[in-house]
Amino acid sequence: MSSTQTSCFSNMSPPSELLSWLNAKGSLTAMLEVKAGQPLRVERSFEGYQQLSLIQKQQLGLQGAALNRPMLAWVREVQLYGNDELPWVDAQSIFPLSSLKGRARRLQQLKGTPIGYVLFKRSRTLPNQRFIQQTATGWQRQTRYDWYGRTLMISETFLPAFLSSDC
Ligand SMILES: C=C(O[C@@H]1C=C(C(=O)O)C=C[C@H]1O)C(=O)O
Repeated sequence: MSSTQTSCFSNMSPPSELLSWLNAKGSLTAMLEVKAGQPLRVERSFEGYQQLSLIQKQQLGLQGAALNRPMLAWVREVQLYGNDELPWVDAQSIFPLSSLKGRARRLQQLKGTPIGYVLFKRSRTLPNQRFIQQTATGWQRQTRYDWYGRTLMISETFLPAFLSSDC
């Protein structure tokens, strides 16, 4: 599967040490585990159904009348820990219900398993569109993935502990 990726930035530039992380094509989980030298620890702060906001629907690529219709999705919010007592990444994943068919249903039963283990199991990269911006808690990448025809949106914010980790 050829991987196409487009990245665009807000009007600031990220620190150079973050660029390769913000632009990484493959699994962030895999990269974080190499950096940590151990499996990633995933702490869930929320997991369940949510009505999407207009902005979330736009981020998923919806247009026209679809933007005015209510849309329910499965949302997962986690903190990712490398080898620190503080989390390295805050992540939110949005799965429209239409994307949770077939083998994608397992994305609702992950518990502490990183999504990356499932998402990148069969291919090292996935077609995606990415937007990078600075937020109050850190530099964030928002990636809309095409996972075998299913659309899902994953936002990852790199927290201060990630930048200060020396490994
Ligand atoms: C999407 C990936 O999975 C990572 C794991 C996540 C989770 O378990 O909720 C969320 C975001 C990612 O940083 C990845 O490895 O690229």
